[in-house]
Amino acid sequence: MSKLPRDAHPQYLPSQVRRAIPDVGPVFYLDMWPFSLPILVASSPSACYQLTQEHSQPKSDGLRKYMRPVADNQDLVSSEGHSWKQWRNVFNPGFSASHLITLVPQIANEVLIFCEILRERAQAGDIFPLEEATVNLTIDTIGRVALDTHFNAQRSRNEFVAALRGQIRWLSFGAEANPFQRWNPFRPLFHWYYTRRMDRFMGRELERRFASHQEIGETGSRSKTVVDLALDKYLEEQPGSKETRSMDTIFKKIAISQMKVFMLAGHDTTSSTLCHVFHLLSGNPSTLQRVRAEHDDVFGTDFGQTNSTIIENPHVLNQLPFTVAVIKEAMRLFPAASSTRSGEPGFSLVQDGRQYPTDGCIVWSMHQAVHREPLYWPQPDAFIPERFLVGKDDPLYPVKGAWRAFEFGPRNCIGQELAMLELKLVMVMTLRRFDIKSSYDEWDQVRGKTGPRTVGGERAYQVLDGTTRPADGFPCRPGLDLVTWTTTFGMFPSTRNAGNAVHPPSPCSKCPSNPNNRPPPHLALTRIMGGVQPTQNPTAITRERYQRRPRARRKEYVQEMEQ
Ligand code: HEM
Repeated sequence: MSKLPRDAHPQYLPSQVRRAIPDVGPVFYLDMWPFSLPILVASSPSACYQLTQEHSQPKSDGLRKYMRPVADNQDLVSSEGHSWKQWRNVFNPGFSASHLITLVPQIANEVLIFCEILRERAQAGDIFPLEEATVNLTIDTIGRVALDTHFNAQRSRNEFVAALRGQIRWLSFGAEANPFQRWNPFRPLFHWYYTRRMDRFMGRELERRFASHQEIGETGSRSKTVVDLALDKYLEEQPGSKETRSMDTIFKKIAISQMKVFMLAGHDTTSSTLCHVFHLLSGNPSTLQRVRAEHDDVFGTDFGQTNSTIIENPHVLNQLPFTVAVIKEAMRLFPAASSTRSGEPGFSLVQDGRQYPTDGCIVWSMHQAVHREPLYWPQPDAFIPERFLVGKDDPLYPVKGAWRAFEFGPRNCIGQELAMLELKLVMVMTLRRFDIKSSYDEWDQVRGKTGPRTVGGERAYQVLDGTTRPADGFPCRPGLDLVTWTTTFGMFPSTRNAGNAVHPPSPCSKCPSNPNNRPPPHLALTRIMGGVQPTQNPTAITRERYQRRPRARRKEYVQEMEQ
């Protein structure tokens, strides 16, 4: 670990060991005394299968301890046995693909706000950690889908979101090396405070939703959220409770716990995956071009129409095999979560005929290590989305069970359909409009950073903060979107002829003054006009006039001229 950056996620430890000592094989023990119990690392599909599917072992004590302050282990992530089964059953319908597709318009609205923010950032021209914006987007999306609550985290400060962030900062697996961090006496106080704030907010929202749930029941007029479906299912199982006029207290208490945990488990996993998708596409222009071509094929080249096409027919999002392959490959290289389970007497993992007793161990289904294991993945560190599209005879064809980003078995991720839907939506609505440039080099020059900066040559390595996050929040520079170019530089936003056009490379030798490697306007225009250069509109905003303005006044100038 001393060879890695100080903030590198502990999940890199097993894969570092595996690479440094290949003979150790894909299943091995790590003695972590005095920081934690011994860990038995499972990094083969078969060992992970035994642990999570054949015998789904209980979640580890460390995880339960970590989650306890949030919901007293009454949540889906850390509860066990009958209670877990009952509530998973109640919440499953709300997360089904067939239900989520009905909520696409609500999610698309949140993504539109995200696009606005990208546009503003692009206009300001500065480098910024994209993760700030993606985390807020995922929080707003979960709020909409789960409860029809508009947190508006993307644009303003929200009481619940602030408390959630505070809570996450104080969570601990109890394995920290620093004793003050490990046994910080103030921790319980902060947990009590943040939990109270979150519970109060959620309680109010649930009451509001309950009132509107009854209205929907009577009129059938509005689309249902995850909580509405959960309440339906719960009431179905409670004899005589259909006519109830007030919220069932057991349901309310458990629903508050689940809501908090959906937020916790769903926001930074999806958000960091999104950042890694942008990062990988930024470094692989030909793949980016292929994704854009797929989007052009499915949605047409007039990307002003994309949103309405999706809202009219959300099922069109199921016609994006290459986009899905890109997401899966990003999740293979940067898995946002993994699974830690408890060992027990009499339960051993078997690998290559050898028994590995689990009693007294944390047993770790270690996605990062399985996903980068050369035994199962040719060129394990390369970004090759095509792996997920080739036929069985191709050497790139994935080994069964080697891709397990959402885990398999009964404790697999309940939010996987939501995460995939949101990731596809964001890609479709942003990739053709923005050139998002991964800007780590520039960031490091400005900020300076001592010690190792990469893991296996990868600068966007994952750090531990909540779950996993891209290093430094993924600093990037979004290039101005093409529609803004046209308004800003007096070109006409007709995309009808754009069929044969290609995306502009940047930087461009024709625009030496082009700031920040934005797509040069003449090439952006070529794409928009399909190669036909329009005559410059004499009354329009020109590039010269725009650039003569001080940076801080440019946006204002464009707005003024547009009016
Ligand atoms: C890219 C995004 C996501 C990834 C990679 C991911 C990954 C995972 C993994 C690996 C697990 C198994 C954890 C374990 O065994 O301890 C899990 C469980 C879970 N996830 Fe996700 N997740 C994502 C998004 C979401 C979202 C959007 C939600 C909800 C809104 C969510 C809610 C949950 C819950 C509640 C569980 C526990 C399920 C159970 O044990 O029954 N996740 N996730």
